[in-house]
This record gives sequence, structure tokens and C-alpha cells, in this order.
Amino acid sequence: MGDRLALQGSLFDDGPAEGAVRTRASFRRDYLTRGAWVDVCPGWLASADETYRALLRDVPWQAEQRQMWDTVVDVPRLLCFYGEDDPLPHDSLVEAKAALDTRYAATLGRYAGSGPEQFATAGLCLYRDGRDSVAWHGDRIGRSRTIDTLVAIVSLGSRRDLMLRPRGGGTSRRYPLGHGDLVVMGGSAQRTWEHCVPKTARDVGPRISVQFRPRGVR
Ligand SMILES: O=C(O)CCC(=O)C(=O)O
Ligand SMILES: [Fe+2]
Repeated sequence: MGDRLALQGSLFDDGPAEGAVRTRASFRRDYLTRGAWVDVCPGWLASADETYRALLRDVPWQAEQRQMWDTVVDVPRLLCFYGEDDPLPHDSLVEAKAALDTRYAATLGRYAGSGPEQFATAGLCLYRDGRDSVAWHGDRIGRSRTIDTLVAIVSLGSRRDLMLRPRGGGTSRRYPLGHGDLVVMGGSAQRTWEHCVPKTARDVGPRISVQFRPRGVR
């Protein structure tokens, strides 16, 4: 704990001169309806090129299948999940997580209700091309089903749209996510809104998404 506070202090005071993360970059917050909000910070990950190449090469990407009614279908993206005790696959992600823990410490603590809380897990997705996608959903497995939470996404590689719409219908909002961009969904966003990454007919290359979530949120 002492170490963590010391690190937080140094990040706030000077910011790292040449770190993986632009800790002083400016964030924009969009307040959506029903207590949901989204923070956006373009170009947040300074080490995006190096990180993208390393993750593409080193992560043991897995194809998954899912039961859909009475058939089994391929999940249209590759995945790799890093649990709380799994070492992250690149130092930049360690730095990114630390910077997010610092920036969102008060919010995470408020949502947890008792004591400090950090981001805990990292879900990685690889969208190989425009045919890969994720359908409309909220990250509602676990406690995000009932309480506010944060899901922080670092996007690498080709630009893809993250879409958000109110649960139950309404006008959707488009967040184009480019190489190194950060987007954080907060408040009730996982319960009262849904998000997706639609397929695209544009000729796009691979995109990697890194999603940091607190313990017990999927
Ligand atoms: O590709 C993304 O950034 C979103 C992925 C997502 O929503 C999820 O895996 O829950
Ligand atoms: Fe999601």
C-alpha cells in the first residue's frame, strides 16, 4: 500500500517523462442518460506501435465457440483472458493498468463501497478483419449486473467503431476507436446501455482491444 501511494504521488506530481502512457493527456467525458458516462482519450497509449506488434505476436489467441439455441457457432474474434493472478502479456499493459488504477481510484473505491479497489482482469480480443465483431451486450456477468462499474478499453491497430445505445432501444452513439485510444465506460453503462463493435465492409486490418475490469465484472 505504501508503495502504491508513493507511485500515485509521483504520477500526479511529474508524470513519467517517457512512459508507455500519456498520463497528462486530456480526457473528454460524455454523460449519457440514466447515470451512464463515457471517458475518451485519443492516443492515450504512447507505446501503441510496440505494444500492438508484441501482443499480436505473443498472446496465445484462442478461437472460441458458443452455443446459440441448438447450434454451436464460432465467436467472431479471437480471445485471451488474463485473470487477477495472471501476469499481463506486455509491460505497457502493466503501466496502463497502474495509470488507470491511479486515475480512477476514487471512482473505483466509491463503486466498491468498502476500501480501495483496482482494475483486476484484462480481457483481450483480436478482431482479425472487418468480419470480426461483438454483438450488442452489456458486461453484466457478475456484480456489474446490479452496481455501477468501470470498463476501460485500450484499442490498438485498425480503427473500429464502438457503438453504444440505451438498453431497450434509442439512438446509438458512435465512438471510433483508433490506435492507442482509451475509452472508459462508467456509471451504469453496463446495465442501462449496451455496446457493440459492428462488422464493417471497409477493408480493415486487425484490431486488438484490451479491456480492464474490476474483480467480479465480466
Ligand atoms: O472490442 C471492444 O473494444 C469491446 C469488447 C467488448 O465489449 C467485450 O469484450 O465485452
Ligand atoms: Fe463488452
